[in-house]
Amino acid sequence: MSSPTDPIVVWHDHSVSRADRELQNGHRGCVVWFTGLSGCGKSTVANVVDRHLFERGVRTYLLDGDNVRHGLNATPQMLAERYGTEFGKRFGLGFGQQDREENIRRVGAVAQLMCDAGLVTLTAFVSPYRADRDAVRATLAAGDFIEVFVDAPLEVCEARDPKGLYQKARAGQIKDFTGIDAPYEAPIEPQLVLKSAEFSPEALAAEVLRYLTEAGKLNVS
Ligand SMILES: Nc1ncnc2c1ncn2[C@@H]1O[C@H](COP(=O)(O)OS(=O)(=O)O)[C@@H](OP(=O)(O)O)[C@H]1O
Ligand SMILES: Nc1ncnc2c1ncn2[C@@H]1O[C@H](COP(=O)(O)OP(=O)(O)O)[C@@H](O)[C@H]1O
Repeated sequence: MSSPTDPIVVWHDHSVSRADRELQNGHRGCVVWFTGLSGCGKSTVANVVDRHLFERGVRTYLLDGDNVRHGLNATPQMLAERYGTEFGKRFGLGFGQQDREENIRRVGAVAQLMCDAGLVTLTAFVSPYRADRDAVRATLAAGDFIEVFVDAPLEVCEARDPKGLYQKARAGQIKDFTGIDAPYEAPIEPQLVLKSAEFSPEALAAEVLRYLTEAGKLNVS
Protein backbone atom coordinates (compact mmCIF):
# COMPACT_ATOMS: atom_id res chain seq x y z
CA MET A 1 0.00 0.00 0.00
CA SER A 2 1.71 3.27 -1.05
CA SER A 3 0.68 6.79 -0.10
CA PRO A 4 2.29 10.06 -1.18
CA THR A 5 4.25 12.04 1.44
CA ASP A 6 4.41 15.80 2.05
CA PRO A 7 6.56 17.77 4.58
CA ILE A 8 3.61 20.01 5.51
CA VAL A 9 0.70 17.57 5.57
CA VAL A 10 1.67 14.78 7.96
CA TRP A 11 -0.26 11.52 8.33
CA HIS A 12 -2.02 11.06 11.70
CA ASP A 13 -2.52 7.49 12.92
CA HIS A 14 -5.98 6.64 14.25
CA SER A 15 -6.57 5.42 17.81
CA VAL A 16 -9.12 2.93 16.45
CA SER A 17 -7.45 0.59 13.98
CA ARG A 18 -8.86 -1.12 10.90
CA ALA A 19 -8.47 -4.43 12.74
CA ASP A 20 -10.56 -3.05 15.65
CA ARG A 21 -13.32 -2.09 13.26
CA GLU A 22 -13.21 -5.40 11.34
CA LEU A 23 -13.42 -7.31 14.64
CA GLN A 24 -16.47 -5.26 15.65
CA ASN A 25 -18.03 -5.74 12.19
CA GLY A 26 -17.30 -9.45 12.08
CA HIS A 27 -15.93 -9.19 8.53
CA ARG A 28 -13.09 -7.64 6.53
CA GLY A 29 -13.06 -4.35 4.69
CA CYS A 30 -12.38 -4.49 0.97
CA VAL A 31 -13.13 -2.75 -2.32
CA VAL A 32 -15.22 -4.60 -4.92
CA TRP A 33 -14.54 -2.65 -8.12
CA PHE A 34 -17.15 -3.23 -10.83
CA THR A 35 -15.93 -2.03 -14.24
CA GLY A 36 -17.44 -2.26 -17.71
CA LEU A 37 -19.21 -0.44 -20.52
CA SER A 38 -22.16 1.83 -19.88
CA GLY A 39 -25.21 -0.44 -19.81
CA CYS A 40 -23.28 -3.65 -19.03
CA GLY A 41 -25.02 -4.11 -15.67
CA LYS A 42 -22.55 -2.70 -13.10
CA SER A 43 -25.15 -0.79 -11.04
CA THR A 44 -27.74 -3.57 -11.21
CA VAL A 45 -25.48 -6.36 -10.00
CA ALA A 46 -23.73 -4.14 -7.44
CA ASN A 47 -27.11 -3.21 -5.93
CA VAL A 48 -28.12 -6.87 -5.69
CA VAL A 49 -24.81 -7.66 -3.95
CA ASP A 50 -25.31 -4.64 -1.66
CA ARG A 51 -28.78 -5.79 -0.66
CA HIS A 52 -27.70 -9.40 0.06
CA LEU A 53 -24.70 -8.25 2.13
CA PHE A 54 -26.84 -5.77 4.07
CA GLU A 55 -29.42 -8.46 4.85
CA ARG A 56 -26.57 -10.65 6.18
CA GLY A 57 -25.54 -7.85 8.55
CA VAL A 58 -22.44 -6.89 6.59
CA ARG A 59 -21.45 -3.22 6.78
CA THR A 60 -21.39 -2.26 3.12
CA TYR A 61 -21.70 0.80 0.91
CA LEU A 62 -22.11 1.34 -2.84
CA LEU A 63 -20.43 4.17 -4.76
CA ASP A 64 -22.03 4.51 -8.21
CA GLY A 65 -20.59 6.59 -11.05
CA ASP A 66 -23.82 8.35 -11.90
CA ASN A 67 -24.47 9.28 -8.27
CA VAL A 68 -20.93 10.32 -7.33
CA ARG A 69 -21.00 12.59 -10.39
CA HIS A 70 -23.77 14.56 -8.67
CA GLY A 71 -21.66 15.43 -5.64
CA LEU A 72 -17.99 14.69 -5.08
CA ASN A 73 -17.32 14.54 -8.83
CA ALA A 74 -20.04 16.88 -10.08
CA THR A 75 -19.94 18.21 -13.64
CA PRO A 76 -18.73 21.76 -14.39
CA GLN A 77 -22.31 22.74 -15.13
CA MET A 78 -23.58 21.46 -11.78
CA LEU A 79 -20.80 23.29 -9.89
CA ALA A 80 -21.20 26.52 -11.86
CA GLU A 81 -24.78 26.92 -10.63
CA ARG A 82 -23.59 27.38 -7.04
CA TYR A 83 -19.89 28.24 -7.24
CA GLY A 84 -19.60 30.09 -10.55
CA THR A 85 -18.27 29.23 -13.99
CA GLU A 86 -14.54 29.43 -13.21
CA PHE A 87 -14.92 27.17 -10.16
CA GLY A 88 -16.96 24.73 -12.23
CA LYS A 89 -14.34 24.67 -14.99
CA ARG A 90 -11.54 24.05 -12.47
CA PHE A 91 -13.14 21.40 -10.25
CA GLY A 92 -16.00 19.95 -12.29
CA LEU A 93 -15.45 16.65 -14.12
CA GLY A 94 -16.60 15.56 -17.56
CA PHE A 95 -15.61 12.53 -19.64
CA GLY A 96 -12.29 13.46 -21.22
CA GLN A 97 -9.45 11.09 -20.34
CA GLN A 98 -7.97 13.32 -17.64
CA ASP A 99 -11.39 14.02 -16.10
CA ARG A 100 -12.07 10.28 -15.94
CA GLU A 101 -8.62 9.78 -14.39
CA GLU A 102 -9.45 12.35 -11.69
CA ASN A 103 -12.93 10.85 -11.22
CA ILE A 104 -11.40 7.44 -10.52
CA ARG A 105 -8.57 8.87 -8.42
CA ARG A 106 -11.02 10.71 -6.15
CA VAL A 107 -13.47 7.84 -5.80
CA GLY A 108 -10.58 5.42 -5.30
CA ALA A 109 -9.39 7.56 -2.38
CA VAL A 110 -12.89 7.50 -0.88
CA ALA A 111 -13.08 3.73 -1.37
CA GLN A 112 -9.73 3.36 0.41
CA LEU A 113 -11.07 5.29 3.42
CA MET A 114 -14.23 3.16 3.49
CA CYS A 115 -12.15 -0.02 3.22
CA ASP A 116 -9.99 1.18 6.13
CA ALA A 117 -13.21 1.81 8.05
CA GLY A 118 -13.94 -1.90 7.63
CA LEU A 119 -16.68 -1.56 5.02
CA VAL A 120 -17.26 -3.88 2.09
CA THR A 121 -17.09 -1.03 -0.40
CA LEU A 122 -18.73 -1.61 -3.77
CA THR A 123 -17.84 0.76 -6.63
CA ALA A 124 -19.65 0.79 -9.97
CA PHE A 125 -17.77 2.97 -12.46
CA VAL A 126 -17.06 2.51 -16.15
CA SER A 127 -13.41 3.17 -15.19
CA PRO A 128 -12.26 2.44 -18.75
CA TYR A 129 -8.54 3.01 -18.34
CA ARG A 130 -6.43 0.13 -16.98
CA ALA A 131 -3.88 2.59 -15.54
CA ASP A 132 -6.57 4.34 -13.49
CA ARG A 133 -7.82 1.07 -12.00
CA ASP A 134 -4.24 -0.05 -11.34
CA ALA A 135 -3.54 3.25 -9.55
CA VAL A 136 -6.45 2.59 -7.17
CA ARG A 137 -5.27 -0.99 -6.63
CA ALA A 138 -1.80 0.34 -5.72
CA THR A 139 -3.24 2.44 -2.85
CA LEU A 140 -4.72 -0.67 -1.21
CA ALA A 141 -3.20 -3.64 0.60
CA ALA A 142 -2.84 -6.89 -1.33
CA GLY A 143 -6.21 -8.59 -1.64
CA ASP A 144 -8.22 -5.49 -0.75
CA PHE A 145 -8.97 -4.60 -4.38
CA ILE A 146 -11.30 -7.07 -6.09
CA GLU A 147 -11.64 -6.22 -9.77
CA VAL A 148 -14.94 -7.40 -11.24
CA PHE A 149 -15.24 -7.13 -15.01
CA VAL A 150 -18.92 -6.88 -15.94
CA ASP A 151 -18.58 -8.21 -19.45
CA ALA A 152 -21.33 -7.63 -22.01
CA PRO A 153 -20.76 -7.05 -25.72
CA LEU A 154 -21.11 -3.45 -26.92
CA GLU A 155 -24.07 -4.43 -29.06
CA VAL A 156 -25.91 -5.79 -26.02
CA CYS A 157 -25.20 -2.64 -23.99
CA GLU A 158 -26.29 -0.49 -26.93
CA ALA A 159 -29.48 -2.52 -27.41
CA ARG A 160 -30.29 -2.02 -23.72
CA ASP A 161 -29.42 1.74 -23.70
CA PRO A 162 -31.74 2.49 -20.74
CA LYS A 163 -30.79 6.20 -20.69
CA GLY A 164 -30.73 6.64 -24.46
CA LEU A 165 -27.11 7.70 -24.26
CA TYR A 166 -25.86 5.32 -26.96
CA GLN A 167 -28.49 6.73 -29.29
CA LYS A 168 -27.30 10.26 -28.53
CA ALA A 169 -23.66 9.21 -28.89
CA ARG A 170 -24.36 7.62 -32.31
CA ALA A 171 -26.13 10.85 -33.30
CA GLY A 172 -23.06 12.86 -32.29
CA GLN A 173 -24.93 14.58 -29.45
CA ILE A 174 -22.54 13.13 -26.84
CA LYS A 175 -18.77 13.16 -27.45
CA ASP A 176 -16.19 10.79 -25.91
CA PHE A 177 -18.77 8.09 -25.18
CA THR A 178 -17.16 4.88 -23.99
CA GLY A 179 -17.25 2.17 -26.63
CA ILE A 180 -18.33 4.59 -29.37
CA ASP A 181 -15.66 7.31 -29.63
CA ALA A 182 -13.79 6.69 -26.37
CA PRO A 183 -11.96 3.48 -25.46
CA TYR A 184 -12.68 0.80 -22.92
CA GLU A 185 -9.60 -1.17 -21.78
CA ALA A 186 -10.85 -4.51 -20.46
CA PRO A 187 -9.14 -5.92 -17.35
CA ILE A 188 -6.31 -8.37 -18.09
CA GLU A 189 -6.56 -10.50 -14.92
CA PRO A 190 -9.73 -9.51 -13.05
CA GLN A 191 -10.67 -11.48 -9.95
CA LEU A 192 -14.10 -12.05 -11.45
CA VAL A 193 -15.68 -11.87 -14.91
CA LEU A 194 -19.47 -11.57 -14.91
CA LYS A 195 -21.09 -12.51 -18.23
CA SER A 196 -23.99 -10.10 -17.90
CA ALA A 197 -25.48 -10.85 -21.32
CA GLU A 198 -25.84 -14.53 -20.39
CA PHE A 199 -26.82 -14.63 -16.74
CA SER A 200 -29.32 -12.86 -14.47
CA PRO A 201 -28.32 -10.16 -11.99
CA GLU A 202 -29.11 -12.56 -9.13
CA ALA A 203 -26.88 -15.29 -10.59
CA LEU A 204 -24.06 -12.81 -11.13
CA ALA A 205 -24.45 -11.41 -7.62
CA ALA A 206 -24.23 -14.96 -6.27
CA GLU A 207 -20.85 -15.30 -8.01
CA VAL A 208 -19.61 -12.15 -6.26
CA LEU A 209 -20.91 -13.31 -2.87
CA ARG A 210 -19.28 -16.71 -3.38
CA TYR A 211 -15.97 -15.04 -4.19
CA LEU A 212 -16.15 -12.81 -1.09
CA THR A 213 -16.94 -15.81 1.10
CA GLU A 214 -14.15 -17.97 -0.33
CA ALA A 215 -11.69 -15.06 -0.08
CA GLY A 216 -12.44 -14.81 3.64
CA LYS A 217 -13.83 -11.27 3.42
CA LEU A 218 -17.11 -12.07 5.20
CA ASN A 219 -15.60 -13.29 8.49
CA VAL A 220 -12.73 -12.34 10.78
CA SER A 221 -11.52 -15.79 11.79
N1 LIG B 1 -19.15 10.12 -22.45
C1 LIG B 1 -19.60 9.19 -21.58
N2 LIG B 1 -18.99 7.98 -21.52
C2 LIG B 1 -19.46 7.04 -20.64
N3 LIG B 1 -20.51 7.21 -19.79
C3 LIG B 1 -21.11 8.44 -19.85
C4 LIG B 1 -20.69 9.45 -20.73
N4 LIG B 1 -21.51 10.53 -20.55
C5 LIG B 1 -22.39 10.20 -19.61
N5 LIG B 1 -22.16 8.94 -19.17
C6 LIG B 1 -22.92 8.32 -18.08
O1 LIG B 1 -22.03 8.40 -16.96
C7 LIG B 1 -21.81 7.15 -16.39
C8 LIG B 1 -20.35 6.85 -16.37
O2 LIG B 1 -19.79 7.58 -15.31
P1 LIG B 1 -18.49 6.96 -14.64
O3 LIG B 1 -18.07 7.91 -13.58
O4 LIG B 1 -18.76 5.55 -14.29
O5 LIG B 1 -17.47 7.01 -15.86
S1 LIG B 1 -15.87 6.90 -15.78
O6 LIG B 1 -15.56 5.86 -14.80
O7 LIG B 1 -15.36 8.25 -15.40
O8 LIG B 1 -15.48 6.55 -17.21
C9 LIG B 1 -22.47 6.13 -17.25
O9 LIG B 1 -23.31 5.45 -16.34
P2 LIG B 1 -23.53 3.89 -16.47
O10 LIG B 1 -24.35 3.76 -17.71
O11 LIG B 1 -24.26 3.52 -15.22
O12 LIG B 1 -22.16 3.24 -16.60
C10 LIG B 1 -23.24 6.87 -18.31
O13 LIG B 1 -24.62 6.66 -18.17
N1 LIG C 1 -27.61 -9.48 -16.02
C1 LIG C 1 -28.49 -8.73 -16.71
N2 LIG C 1 -29.32 -9.33 -17.60
C2 LIG C 1 -30.21 -8.60 -18.31
N3 LIG C 1 -30.36 -7.24 -18.20
C3 LIG C 1 -29.55 -6.62 -17.32
C4 LIG C 1 -28.58 -7.31 -16.54
N4 LIG C 1 -27.94 -6.40 -15.77
C5 LIG C 1 -28.47 -5.21 -16.05
N5 LIG C 1 -29.44 -5.32 -16.97
C6 LIG C 1 -30.24 -4.22 -17.57
O1 LIG C 1 -29.34 -3.49 -18.38
C7 LIG C 1 -29.55 -2.08 -18.24
C8 LIG C 1 -28.27 -1.41 -17.73
O2 LIG C 1 -28.00 -1.88 -16.42
P1 LIG C 1 -27.15 -0.96 -15.43
O3 LIG C 1 -26.98 -1.74 -14.17
O4 LIG C 1 -27.73 0.39 -15.36
O5 LIG C 1 -25.75 -0.90 -16.20
P2 LIG C 1 -24.49 0.05 -15.89
O6 LIG C 1 -24.59 0.44 -14.46
O7 LIG C 1 -23.30 -0.80 -16.22
O8 LIG C 1 -24.65 1.20 -16.83
C9 LIG C 1 -30.73 -1.94 -17.29
O9 LIG C 1 -31.91 -1.78 -18.06
C10 LIG C 1 -30.75 -3.25 -16.54
O10 LIG C 1 -32.05 -3.58 -16.11
